[in-house]
Amino acid sequence: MTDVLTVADLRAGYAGSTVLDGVDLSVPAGSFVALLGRNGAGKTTFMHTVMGLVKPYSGSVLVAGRELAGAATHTVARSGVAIVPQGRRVFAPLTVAENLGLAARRGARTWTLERVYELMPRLAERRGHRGDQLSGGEQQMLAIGRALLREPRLLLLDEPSDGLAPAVVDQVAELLEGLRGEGIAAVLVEQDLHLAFRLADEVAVMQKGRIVHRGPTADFRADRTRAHALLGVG
Ligand SMILES: Nc1ncnc2c1ncn2[C@@H]1O[C@H](COP(=O)(O)OP(=O)(O)OP(=O)(O)O)[C@@H](O)[C@H]1O
Repeated sequence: MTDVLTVADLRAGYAGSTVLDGVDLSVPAGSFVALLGRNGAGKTTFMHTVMGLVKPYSGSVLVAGRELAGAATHTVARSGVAIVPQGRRVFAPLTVAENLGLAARRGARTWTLERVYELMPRLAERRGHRGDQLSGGEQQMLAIGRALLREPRLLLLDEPSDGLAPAVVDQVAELLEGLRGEGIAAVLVEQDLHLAFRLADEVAVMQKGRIVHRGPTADFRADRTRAHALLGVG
């Protein structure tokens, strides 16, 4: 299977301080990779660097074979990468329809506004409501809908379950499972290990800006000692 994302020896940080210290990570097309690690390991920085929001010091970021390290965010987006940021970042004063309208692309083939509303009827019902009138789960759906309108082949999901009630996490999980069925790949940063294990084909663990483990989810899940050593849980 070809990789939708191949990151090699990626180094990045803030104002000269190094956060990503040589990250190697590949994501096969259509598969979900959970990126786990303790607070401050560099997971969000990794996503932001792939997306072009943080400029790398060095290293390679191939998206579907095209070198995009250091490219502008809109260039990365145009190559089929979309981020669902931590905290959702929906525009509070804008309605659901307006938030989605900002993301909609002319000539969209797969993900039209109608299709997003079909997939998430709750958003259709609430299309006239402002971002700040939505529940956490609805905001998360909106953030995912906005990303889908970019026609992604790769989603960068930064803690999609953050702050959501368990029943709502379940809805988001079902939604994401459906997207995996559509052939969309994802890097999933997630503190909720049940959710990560449910969704991910493989697990990668980041420690101090490096990937220290990579393997099938089932193996990682079965090895509690390793999970505990790497994450301090289990
Ligand atoms: N905008 C920024 N400016 C300076 N330092 C930052 C910035 N964002 C993150 N950092 C630092 O980079 C390091 C890695 O943070 P990052 O958010 O990437 O980790 P993380 O693994 O996503 O952790 P968390 O689960 O807490 O979000 C931390 O030491 C953090 O303080």
